[in-house]
Amino acid sequence: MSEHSHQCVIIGIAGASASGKSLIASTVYKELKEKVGDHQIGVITEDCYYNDQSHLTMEERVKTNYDHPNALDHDLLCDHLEQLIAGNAVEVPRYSYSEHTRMAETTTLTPKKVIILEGILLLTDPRLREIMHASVFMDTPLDICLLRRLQRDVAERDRTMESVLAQYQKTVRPMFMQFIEPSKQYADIIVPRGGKNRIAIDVLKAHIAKLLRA
Ligand SMILES: Nc1ncnc2c1ncn2[C@@H]1O[C@H](COP(=O)(O)OP(=O)(O)O)[C@@H](O)[C@H]1O
Ligand SMILES: Nc1ccn([C@@H]2O[C@H](COP(=O)(O)O)[C@@H](O)[C@H]2O)c(=O)n1
Repeated sequence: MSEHSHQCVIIGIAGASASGKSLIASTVYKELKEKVGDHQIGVITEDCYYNDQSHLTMEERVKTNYDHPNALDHDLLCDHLEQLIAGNAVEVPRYSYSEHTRMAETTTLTPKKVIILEGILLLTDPRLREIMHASVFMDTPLDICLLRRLQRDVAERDRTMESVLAQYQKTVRPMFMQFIEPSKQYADIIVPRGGKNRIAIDVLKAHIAKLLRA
């Protein structure tokens, strides 16, 4: 990963769907924010950069392979990260999992000293690997990820149990094997078990706190 000094340092967290990326990112963010304030640290979710599909019918949208790199607008994500590093605010898209497309509203993100970026396919893209100062791979066993995804997607993402299981077999697991698992080699830190790994949370907090003091 690049070592050059930025106004804004990007820490990436990758791994399978439901491996605990969002949970560890939000835990580190919340615990550090209490000490340093939210002007110093922010979080970006790769999912916000799924392609806009507002021109497609719902029938067409459900056919998209959301676990393939082509489903994501990494050009826009890279552009936004470069803007933040250059000291400019960006309009982060908002994404609707139930509509399978971007919402009309965006979220303004001002430059921070540290941005935690989390998403399944971050480490597959050489441009993102170059932008990230350090990276983490959540190495949660796939059967645990599936159980957690099933519970989460039915409770929070407007999915049925049948649709989660069908999508898992058709795209989620095959794309993990093809793209996500091979990208683990690029991570600086491998975190087992999931988003509640207290030692991993504390290691990340200590690393980010050091960057904030620099
Ligand atoms: N170590 C853990 N123990 C129990 N539940 C967990 C753990 N890590 C994550 N979860 C839960 O699993 C689900 C998926 O985690 P999430 O952080 O959303 O995954 P991701 O962002 O990688 O898709 C969430 O409901 C989260 O609260
Ligand atoms: N319209 C969409 C968009 C994405 N997904 C699934 O989300 C997963 C990535 O998000 P995580 O928070 O779970 O990392 C990915 O595996 C996609 O299958 C979706 O189902 N529908």
